[in-house]
Amino acid sequence: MNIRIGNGYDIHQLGPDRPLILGGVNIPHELGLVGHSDADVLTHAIMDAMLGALSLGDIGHYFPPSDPQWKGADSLKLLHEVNGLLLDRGWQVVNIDSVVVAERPKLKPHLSAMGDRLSTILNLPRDRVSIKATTNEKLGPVGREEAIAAYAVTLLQQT
Ligand SMILES: Nc1ccn([C@@H]2O[C@H](COP(=O)(O)O)[C@@H](O)[C@H]2O)c(=O)n1
Ligand SMILES: C[C@@]1(CO)OP(=O)(O)OP(=O)(O)OC[C@H]1O
Repeated sequence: MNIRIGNGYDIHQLGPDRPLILGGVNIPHELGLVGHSDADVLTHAIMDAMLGALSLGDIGHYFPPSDPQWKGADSLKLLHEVNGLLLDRGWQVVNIDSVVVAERPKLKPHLSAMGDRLSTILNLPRDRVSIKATTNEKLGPVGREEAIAAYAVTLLQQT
C-alpha cells in the first residue's frame, strides 16, 4: 500500500491581547487564539492529519505544551519539522483539505494567503492545499466566539 490518509482536529480559545494567526497569516481581530505556541489552530490540525496518516501520534508528542522550548512557537516552523519527519520516512503529502470553523472574523479574504504560506512551507503546488471557512451558526463555544476550531484531511504517498 503506497498511499495513506490522515485527519486532524484542533480547537483553541479566543482571548484578548493575543494575535489571531491562522495558516501562518496574522489576521486583524480584537481577539486572538490562546495557546502555548502561537495557537495556529489550522496549522495544528494539518500537522495532526499528516502525523495521523503514518500513525505517528500527535503534535503534543513532538512539541509538548509543558516544554518551554515551544512557548510562542511559530507553528509554520513546527509544520516544516513535521513534514521533515514524513520525508525522512519516505512519504510526502499529495494534498490537504481543511476547514476553519469561526463565527468571526470573515476569513474569506485571508484564505488565499493562508494557502500560499502553507503550500510554500510544504513545497506543494498551490492547488494541493485547500482551506475553507464556515461559521458554527452561532452554536456552542465557537458560535459564541469563545473559540476557533479547524479540521484537516490529508493524503500521503510514498516517495
Ligand atoms: N469566519 C468565516 C466563516 C465563513 N466565511 C464564509 O462565509 C460563507 C458562509 O458561511 P456559513 O457558515 O454561513 O455557511 C462561507 O462561504 C465562508 O467562506 C468566512 O469568510 N469567514
Ligand atoms: C502546539 C503546542 C506546542 O507546545 O502547543 P499549543 O499552542 O498549546 O497547541 P495545542 O494544540 O493545544 O497542543 C499542541 C502543542 O504541541
